[in-house]
Amino acid sequence: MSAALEVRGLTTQFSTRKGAVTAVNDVSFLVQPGRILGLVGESGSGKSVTGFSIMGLIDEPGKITAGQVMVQGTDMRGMSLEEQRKMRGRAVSMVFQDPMMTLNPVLRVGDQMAMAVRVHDKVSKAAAWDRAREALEIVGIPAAVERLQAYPHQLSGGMRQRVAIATALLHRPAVIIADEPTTALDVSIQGQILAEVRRLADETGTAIVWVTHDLAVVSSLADDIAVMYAGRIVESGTAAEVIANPRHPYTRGLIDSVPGLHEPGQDLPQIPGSTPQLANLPSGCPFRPRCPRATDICATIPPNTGTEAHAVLCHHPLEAT
Ligand SMILES: Nc1ncnc2c1ncn2[C@@H]1O[C@H](COP(=O)(O)OP(=O)(O)OP(=O)(O)O)[C@@H](O)[C@H]1O
Repeated sequence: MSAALEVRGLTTQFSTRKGAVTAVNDVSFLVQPGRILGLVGESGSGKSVTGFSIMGLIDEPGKITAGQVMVQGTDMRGMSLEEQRKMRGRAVSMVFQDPMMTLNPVLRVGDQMAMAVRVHDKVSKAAAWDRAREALEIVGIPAAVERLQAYPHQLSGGMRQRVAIATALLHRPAVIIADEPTTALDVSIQGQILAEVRRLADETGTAIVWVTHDLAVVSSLADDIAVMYAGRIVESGTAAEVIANPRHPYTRGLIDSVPGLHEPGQDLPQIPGSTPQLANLPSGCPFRPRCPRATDICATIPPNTGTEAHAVLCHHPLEAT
């Protein structure tokens, strides 16, 4: 059986005044049906550009320069723009940090969701409203019939985000790309939505790529983790394995700086320095200037990723335990 999503060698560049910068650099991963991949890293590491590239939403001055995006075994990059448009929303859809990127403020929730249904499926209005109600119920919205009559401003922030997730679900896509959808919400609402998303993946078999800077979220939600740094995936594996046994010094640093994941009773260390400018990356390994384990080889030779299930892009990975 094909993976729900397989990304191979995806590379996206932007032309800037300082020349071409590679925001997504030879990124590969796969997500099986019903699994959640947490794509994590600091601001500017290339997580969102990876999500937009998968969706085919990269505009000038950006360009996907290499790679494949296979949805259920079909390469989206090999399709015409019209075919890609049909595929988006149907087989793969996206949820944004701001739900108002999805919702229209002047339409009732039910009307806009029904319109979204009818873009791809020629069903009656009543049937489309029914699909909308079902989608709201899947994401745990109580009194769904009444919510369909509401305008977005009449809903709370958490409820709006659930409606945006429900809208992404209308065509039962194989894959949802979710870009920091709970970051702006308070912790208890975030927890409820994460629980609904977990249930959604388990019950519907939708594969989810959850983009976040928050490792604590990923550790409670994701099956698998891919850690990005300066446009590359530097470590990947199952969430349990990567959190319990990080091998890249960057992942170790990220985990140590999260209060809930850090060993209690010790100071909370931060990774020194900041993410490098893509237009001015250090030679060799881009993490080298911030890395406690760097040696001469790290300045001269870029590391390669192994092919293991728990893969790490580093000359001096931490010991496997
Ligand atoms: N329109 C653009 N023009 C030029 N460079 C861009 C553009 N969009 C993104 N980039 C480059 O891509 C890098 C990665 O951006 P991206 O938004 O994917 O990071 P991120 O990891 O999602 O961070 P954040 O959590 O802050 O959104 C940016 O630091 C920037 O250098």
